[in-house]
Amino acid sequence: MNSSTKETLTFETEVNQLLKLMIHSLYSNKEIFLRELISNASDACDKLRFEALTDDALYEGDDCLVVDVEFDREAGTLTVRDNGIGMSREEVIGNIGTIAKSGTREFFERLTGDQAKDARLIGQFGVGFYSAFIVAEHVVLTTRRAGMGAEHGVRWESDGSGSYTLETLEVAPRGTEIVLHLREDEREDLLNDWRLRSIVTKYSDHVPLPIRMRKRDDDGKPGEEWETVNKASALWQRSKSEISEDEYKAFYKHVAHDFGEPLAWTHNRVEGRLEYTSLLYVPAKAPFDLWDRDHTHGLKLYVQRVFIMDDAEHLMPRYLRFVRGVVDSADLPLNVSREILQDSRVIEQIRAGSVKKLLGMLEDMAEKRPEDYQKFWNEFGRVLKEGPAEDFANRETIAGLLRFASTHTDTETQTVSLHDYIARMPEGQDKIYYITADSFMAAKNSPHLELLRKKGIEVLLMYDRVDEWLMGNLNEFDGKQFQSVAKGDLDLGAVESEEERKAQEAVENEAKALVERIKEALGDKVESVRVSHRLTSSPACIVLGEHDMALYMQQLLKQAGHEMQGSKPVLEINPGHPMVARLDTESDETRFKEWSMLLLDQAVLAEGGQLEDPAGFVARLNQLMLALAS
Ligand SMILES: Nc1ncnc2c1ncn2[C@@H]1O[C@H](COP(=O)(O)OP(=O)(O)OP(=O)(O)O)[C@@H](O)[C@H]1O
Repeated sequence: MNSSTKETLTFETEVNQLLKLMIHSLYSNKEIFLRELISNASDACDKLRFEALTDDALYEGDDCLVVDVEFDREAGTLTVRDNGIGMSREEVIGNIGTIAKSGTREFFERLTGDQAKDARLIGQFGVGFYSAFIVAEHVVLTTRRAGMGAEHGVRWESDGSGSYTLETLEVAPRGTEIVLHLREDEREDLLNDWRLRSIVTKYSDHVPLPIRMRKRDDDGKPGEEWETVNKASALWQRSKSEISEDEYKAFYKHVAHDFGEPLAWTHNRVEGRLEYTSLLYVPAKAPFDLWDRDHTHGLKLYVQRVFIMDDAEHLMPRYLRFVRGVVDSADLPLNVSREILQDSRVIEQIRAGSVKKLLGMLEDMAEKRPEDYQKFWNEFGRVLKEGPAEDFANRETIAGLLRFASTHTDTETQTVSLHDYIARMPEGQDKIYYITADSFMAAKNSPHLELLRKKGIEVLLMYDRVDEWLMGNLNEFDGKQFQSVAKGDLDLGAVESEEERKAQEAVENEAKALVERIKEALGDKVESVRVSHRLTSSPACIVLGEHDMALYMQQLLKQAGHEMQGSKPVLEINPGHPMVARLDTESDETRFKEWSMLLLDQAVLAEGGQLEDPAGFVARLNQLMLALAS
């Protein structure tokens, strides 16, 4: 190897931070470094196999892909070597000196300094290659990209503190070799044949690629021959009964690049017209990039055990983007491209089948393991709520999986299913009532709930951003229509007696003149004014049109620069409220107008809307308080 052009580069600040943290937090779990390096090596082999499908020359005559692990006690080194795709100089710089990951900033913000918590966060974030520094004081990575000449070899070296060196040199073998110079105190423990073999089988048994170590003679001296240490079979191709829970879990960690355990999985072989195997996992924790629209790392697609690609959008709809795992098809051509996948009938059917399996698994979990389902919901519920809009065919099933907060529990945790709600509906109720707001408190304390609370009618309290969108796409469930209690007429159907209706009419007739007066005073600020049916203790509230967007959402969209032309609100008044009764007796027209404005403005505020003239509101309020004080 002839070396040339050696340069020193500095790590991104984040890398430095991450390294320090990682060494500190993950030390108690240090052996995972080997799993991470083997995972990367196996991914690199997968990539080569895929690229070689269209360019056989990339194999350079050697298509037997392996990962070798060896150690040298005298030198104090441990080496992981693969003959996969390798990296060019640019790739090394791009992949190894930076954290090209979304959610990085958020990740650092969430660190707490508490070792156990941080270790979990770091695990979720994924440490990959850097985990080498948990046990090594110096790391040398030597690599050559498949298909490039030997002179394009690259060597990356670092002691993990601030900088690394990079040089171009001649490297004959294709692939990547990582030599860890272990810290003095790690050598005794890790430079041990038996110990390394047991780590490999513990974490990487299921990697579908031979992981080899040198054969040793009776004295423990390494020879020239290699032997495969792991099972090296594609786990998903084995029959379910032969796979233990631990194996499923270990495989999850490998495919999902996750330190944590999966919450649930479903493993299926489909035979018949279409032949494929799927192994789908639901993680226990949401990844950092769950909200990133471009995030990949969904399911891995294999064709007859050959890795084809990491694919997020074709095999799972976006609302199930948290699903991890493998789909292996026997019906796709090996040279399948993204373009072909886009309108492949086979993919469409696999996707439909996998979605069904997954939703079925979630239903099952909800029924048999409600505590786990609650965990799932807390992590991924907001994503699942995108479902009804995206997946028309499974709308009812998804709706059955939704969980909400409601006036039944009056707590923020979303535990109420639509089935629960319907089961509790009193006789005569034929609608599912809900309210959307921008926070749980705003929903819970909304004046729109007053009458319903009094009558003991449950209302779903929705406060996630996505809820307005969800409800725009969900009209009914189990034959029952949804109705927002803050929009349109509140129709209580048979829950209301004839007497109550009559009494309401009488109140309306009595307040006619007052309603007219207020309407006049407010002019074009409102669509109309009417007597409320839903208030018991508040003086007034705003009601939107059946199809209008909630005020807080209108506000949000306005802030984001959208032109909003929402219709004007309807002001509903409660003639039984002392303040409204007092207003009725006000003879001074100017005062009457000011009070009416106050009534409208406070109702807008209670609804999460913003006032057009906040200073005017404050001035009016102050005047009123002064008047009361004098
Ligand atoms: N043995 C290897 N051969 C080829 N490329 C590699 C190898 N090891 C790492 N890389 C490249 O470096 C990148 C970064 O690796 P790293 O392990 O830090 O993160 P990752 O594997 O992308 O994600 P994760 O954190 O989920 O493990 C990889 O995506 C890959 O492109």
